[in-house]
Amino acid sequence: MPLKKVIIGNSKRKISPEVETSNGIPKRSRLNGSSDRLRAPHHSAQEAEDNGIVLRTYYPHEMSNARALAYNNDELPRPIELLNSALLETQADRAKIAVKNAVVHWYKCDLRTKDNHALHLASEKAKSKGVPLICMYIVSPQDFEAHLTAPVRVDFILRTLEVLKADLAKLDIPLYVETVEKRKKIPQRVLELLEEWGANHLYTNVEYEVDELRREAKLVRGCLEKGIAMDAVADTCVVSPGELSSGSGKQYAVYSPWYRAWMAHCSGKPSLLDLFDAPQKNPSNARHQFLNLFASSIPETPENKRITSEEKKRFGSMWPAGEDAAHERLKKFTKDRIGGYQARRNFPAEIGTSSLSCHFACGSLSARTAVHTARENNSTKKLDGGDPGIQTWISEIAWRDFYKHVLANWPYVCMNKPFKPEYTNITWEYNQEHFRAWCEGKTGYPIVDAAMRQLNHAGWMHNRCRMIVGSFLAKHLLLDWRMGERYFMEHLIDGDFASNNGGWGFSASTGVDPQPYFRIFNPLLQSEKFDIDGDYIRKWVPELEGIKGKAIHDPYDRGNAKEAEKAGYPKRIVDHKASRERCLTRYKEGLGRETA
Ligand SMILES: Cc1cc2nc3c(=O)[nH]c(=O)nc-3n(C[C@H](O)[C@H](O)[C@H](O)COP(=O)(O)OP(=O)(O)OC[C@H]3O[C@@H](n4cnc5c(N)ncnc54)[C@H](O)[C@@H]3O)c2cc1C
Repeated sequence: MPLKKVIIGNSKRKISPEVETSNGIPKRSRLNGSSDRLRAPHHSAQEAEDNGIVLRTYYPHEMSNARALAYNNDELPRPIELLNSALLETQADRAKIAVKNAVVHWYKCDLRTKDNHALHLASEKAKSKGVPLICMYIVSPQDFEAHLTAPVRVDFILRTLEVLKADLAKLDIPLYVETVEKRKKIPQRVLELLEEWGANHLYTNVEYEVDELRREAKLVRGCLEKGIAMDAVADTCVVSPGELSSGSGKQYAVYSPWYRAWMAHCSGKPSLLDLFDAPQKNPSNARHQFLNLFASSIPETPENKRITSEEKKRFGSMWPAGEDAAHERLKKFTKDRIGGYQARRNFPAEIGTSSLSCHFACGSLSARTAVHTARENNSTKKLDGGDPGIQTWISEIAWRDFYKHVLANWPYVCMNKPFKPEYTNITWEYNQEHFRAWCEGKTGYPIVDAAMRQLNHAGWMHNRCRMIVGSFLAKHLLLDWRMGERYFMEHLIDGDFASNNGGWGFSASTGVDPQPYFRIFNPLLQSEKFDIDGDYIRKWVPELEGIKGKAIHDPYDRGNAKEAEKAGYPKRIVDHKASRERCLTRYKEGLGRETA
């Protein structure tokens, strides 16, 4: 498929960041007057900007190391703490508010009816007073832009909403979907809608990105001023951020001890895997009372996220949307493939993984349901022990929880800052030709190219390949890893800030679970090990279809140069050995610099 124009930045699209100063969020003394917008002392982000590259639209500027460290030292309130305080301080007053004409559930990344915490609470509340439950979803084109949501993901969300609307209608529950252009207008519009519907109870599930936490913290208080009780509850993780801490009371920065704690926590509290019932049917007058909401339709794809009709058809058949489709896929995976997961999950030519990530990302399947189902399929009926495939799959879903814990505890990862602030000191490259070759799958490294072409065609890439292309971008090409992070978000159907940021941090060694910086993936060895017969490469790089045997991994150096050249396959854009040396030197230099 021809690659769409590669957008690596468009300064016209910059959206002013919401920073702590503009939110009136209390600051602690040492940092009074500073803001998240402070430039990093080193030049990477500045150089990117000078080259017209916007690393992230929402936080185009990199935060200073000092400010990032202030979060680490508990000198700044984390956004999750702001929300928790807002909920705690308003709890008693919210409890006094009586139910009026309806109760509202605000959908975000939880587009399902089953096992949805906030939806369940909203339904119970509505039922207890015999009033209807109304569901709503706000489409914000500016939000999609700010979050770099891929068009394929927007399409998937809108298709999921269509299915959800029909599912809810069977329960006489309306799903009202409205487009609000400007993201800052969303809270005001939510309040207006509640007033219009005569509802003074609002339920929603917590999202852990910085802006959403700050917005909800303000909205909980804003609602109360208008006599509305808003509740934001934990739902997206099996074990929610804040529930685990190390012996010293801090958040774990390394996965393995965190996972042991996660497992012990789940085992000690089996109710964590109890599933929430789907909402009950609305009272019979709901359809009459809210006729216009039932009649409303799902908006068209916003202009900034349109896809072609050919893409729409392709993505529609590759990625069926909705809760039932998710459950169907989960059922098939747990029946046929989960047993072989541990052995097969690293081979991209095989269908060895669940391909459920798009459902987790938009919430048409909950992580809790997935882990619950896997446990029920285990011979031990436990999370650990028993089938190795099941255990490994559960541990992968736990990675998803882990990165959300990281995001909640180190919010600066959301603000253009590496998890390890000292990695800011590395001098990155901004070679646009190299970046374009990487994006288009034309680097001359067949495994890298196959993977990038899979992403561009399917909106999804196998995990092993995500690691290979991530390492290649940040180590071989020495490109600023945030360019890759951004490209992934703009093209993945499962784009999820926490998992993507975590994966990129890992690939570039800037993330949690420190990987020694001298461990640079050798793409050739990775290719030989995980695409043994070259089937994955042949599938995605048709120029190399005719190359036989092991030469597929490296056609120019293994006697097939003429064939590769004739078929138009590019030569390597960088030499492995030389790039490796350059990377080691550059990382050493950068990390040797004093962190300002
Ligand atoms: C550079 C990079 C970027 C990534 N970006 C994303 C992203 O934007 N969204 C996303 O969901 N995953 C991301 N991942 C993680 C992983 O690649 C995908 O979750 C996985 O490939 C999805 O395929 P699957 O559903 O078949 O996974 P399975 O192997 O079946 O795993 C089941 C589920 O576990 C979770 N999971 C598995 N591996 C990971 C992991 N390493 N980190 C976090 N969660 C994991 C996912 O929710 C996944 O759907 C990224 C990984 C890397 C290295």
